[in-house]
Amino acid sequence: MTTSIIGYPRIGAQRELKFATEKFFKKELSEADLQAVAATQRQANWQKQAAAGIDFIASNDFSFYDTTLDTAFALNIVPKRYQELAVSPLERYFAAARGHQSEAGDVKALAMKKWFNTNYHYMVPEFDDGTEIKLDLTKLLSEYREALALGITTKPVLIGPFTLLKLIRFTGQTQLSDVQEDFVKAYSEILSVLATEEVAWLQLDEPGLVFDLTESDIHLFKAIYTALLPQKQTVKVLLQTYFGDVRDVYSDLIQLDFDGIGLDFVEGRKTAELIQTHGFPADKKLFAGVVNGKNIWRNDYQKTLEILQTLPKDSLIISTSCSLQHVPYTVSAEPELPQDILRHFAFAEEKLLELKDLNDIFYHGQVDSLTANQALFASERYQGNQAVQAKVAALGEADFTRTPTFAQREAIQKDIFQLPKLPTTTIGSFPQTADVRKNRLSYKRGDITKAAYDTFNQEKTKEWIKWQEAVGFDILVHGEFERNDMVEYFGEKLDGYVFTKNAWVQSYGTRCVKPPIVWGDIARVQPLSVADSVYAQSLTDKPLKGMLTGPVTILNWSFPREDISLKASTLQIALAIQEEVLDLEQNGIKIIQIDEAALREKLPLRQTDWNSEYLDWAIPAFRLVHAKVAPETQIHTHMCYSEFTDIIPAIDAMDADVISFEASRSDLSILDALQANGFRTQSGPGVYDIHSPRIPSVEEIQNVIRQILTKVPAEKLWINPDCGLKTRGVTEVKASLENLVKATQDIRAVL
Ligand SMILES: Nc1nc2c(c(=O)[nH]1)N[C@@H](CNc1ccc(C(=O)N[C@@H](CCC(=O)N[C@@H](CCC(=O)N[C@@H](CCC(=O)O)C(=O)O)C(=O)O)C(=O)O)cc1)CN2
Ligand code: MET
Ligand SMILES: [Zn+2]
Repeated sequence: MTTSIIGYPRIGAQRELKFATEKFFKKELSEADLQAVAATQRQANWQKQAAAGIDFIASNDFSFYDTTLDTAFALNIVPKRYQELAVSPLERYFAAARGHQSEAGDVKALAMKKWFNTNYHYMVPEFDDGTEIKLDLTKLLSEYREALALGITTKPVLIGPFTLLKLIRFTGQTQLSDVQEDFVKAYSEILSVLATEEVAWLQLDEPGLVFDLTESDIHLFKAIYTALLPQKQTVKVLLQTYFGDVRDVYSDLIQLDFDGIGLDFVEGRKTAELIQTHGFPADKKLFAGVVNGKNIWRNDYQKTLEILQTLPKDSLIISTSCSLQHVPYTVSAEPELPQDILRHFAFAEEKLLELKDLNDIFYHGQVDSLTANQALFASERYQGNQAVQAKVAALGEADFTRTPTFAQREAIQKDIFQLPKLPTTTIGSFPQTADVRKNRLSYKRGDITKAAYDTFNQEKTKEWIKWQEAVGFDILVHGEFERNDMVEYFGEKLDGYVFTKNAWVQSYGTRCVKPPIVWGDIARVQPLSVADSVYAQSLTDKPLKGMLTGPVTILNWSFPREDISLKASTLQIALAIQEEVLDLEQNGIKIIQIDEAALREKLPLRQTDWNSEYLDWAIPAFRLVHAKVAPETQIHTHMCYSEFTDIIPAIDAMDADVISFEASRSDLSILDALQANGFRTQSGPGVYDIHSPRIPSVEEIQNVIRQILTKVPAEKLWINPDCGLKTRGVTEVKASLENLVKATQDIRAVL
């Protein structure tokens, strides 16, 4: 037994599960049919892993929405508002994930947050005072049995008790310390049920251990497992960590009675050193995460073997650095890319084979695959762009500094724009309805001309501009109909990118992304958005907001190069976007939004590394994009998942004039932090949650605005939704936005 998989993608190689689930949402597919699609997907995943010769195959890594939510449901950590809905169990589960609005009730969704440093999102479990932990292992057991019936023995996966406790939001009086014992009891019961089922191994995912841990975190971790592990009977427990190293608890955890410990050698900068210093116990298996689970480049076998050689050979299991859910299914679904490019990529399926190769080289001295791999890495992959490299090298302090000061610009712009108090706007995209996507698909297939494609999108823009004017928005947007995705779209237009046809990765629920691949040096070789913005501005006298994605987000939502630094790639992208910003300005666009939705994503998980490893270049990269615009041009930015309470000075240092961000799913707690930090950037905290199809009432929005006004001065406040509206339906968007404008107008009248 020498190879292991932490988790596998689940949306389906052709996104079968995504499409089936969306049909189920629209009541076009029965629950039984949806379950059948799910079972087929699980079966395909297990059989792929088995065929590749993987020894430890994951189960219960499947999910209809999110595995953290699954684990919460398995423990009955389900707030009363969902328990009380008169709907089926699966619908209750989806109600917690997406909100629910029907005769059965009207409830908001759970909060959704980024899963550590990835573009995957998990649902934040809520523990209210009525919550009573009760075990329901139906899902885990039936999936285990399903695999067994196929002749495949799996290791079921759950989020571990420490990480789950740290992720839960306690919404009542109950606190973490009150439920710690119940958690131990519940996980003990899990172990005893699994023992009865004769499950050999259970994988408990504890990525919560890779943060900087406090004394009390360490105490909590030790207390939980010291109590839990004696209950494991015949079940072996694998403690699986990923997304970094566990330097704060390593010496403790090797003394606990785990049967296996999974460590990340890719993102865990200190993992190898920890083992050198403290050793690794002979009675445990070391699951070594040496194949990158997040990026799509081929593994460098020579380098990996050098790591493996330092590890205890008899205890070793070769694994990936994290679940493969963060990479696409297979390069074989990309027949249009030349072999010369594809041979440098390994998606999930190819990574299974890499584990097998490494196993055969390491244990059986099989050299053919090693030789081939060495040849691949010795070959020249791409031709650099000298001009871009020189531009980056020549950058100096002034390139990163916008003049005049923020306060001077604020005064100048107030004068020019003459906006009402609480100006209203949206974040950029309007619904990407079936006809919008169909139009793009027809164009991509060559069924319609470029002109017909553009005309269709222009008609959409025209309709929505009219609608925005009629409803009374102050700053209008063109709607982003030309975009498949806010990053992939720009990737396709920039030089230096490679993009795929089918390389989808789950972002949240049924929503997927197809990250473009940074292949070489990045350069702007054509305008990216000018025509769309200029056309939209020609239709209205109101200011039209130009719409771009910022360099940090473009980089973070791409598969990045591994041969140069993230900083170097980001600065190249920043120079490209800067050219576009200046081009928009030249063409009469007076307000430009530069989205940095993913600014926080690659913030190191350990606070000690925040500045030196990330913020010190990411924030300047954003400033580089807009530093050269005139003081009269208003620069907006937008961020999702307002988890930037702890980096507020850095957000102000982006030196945008206005920022909109997600706030409504997080109890507006961000606003206290803005106030406490004397935040100067004008802000638009989202007044309703766009990730849910429910329509907020006028009154509901008014309450939110009033609450915001107690924390943000009216002169600095903008009113907008949380995020773009591309995932929503037209009816709900119109109703919600009409309510938003109405709510704002009523409040303006009494300000
Ligand atoms: N990259 C990225 N990350 C992000 C976000 C984001 O916008 N982009 N937003 C945040 C939330 N995450 C999100 C991730 C994805 C989507 C989303 O809407 N994804 C769409 C796909 C968007 C897309 O690329 N569409 C393409 C291709 C659509 C498609 O599947 N076409 C079908 C046919 C048409 C159809 O039936 O829909 C095909 O080619 O076969 C297009 O419009 O051209 C989806 O999963 O459905 C939204 C939010 C955080 N992370
Ligand atoms: C995920 S952030 C989205 C920003 C983009 N401008 C939009 O409205 O869709
Ligand atoms: Zn957003």
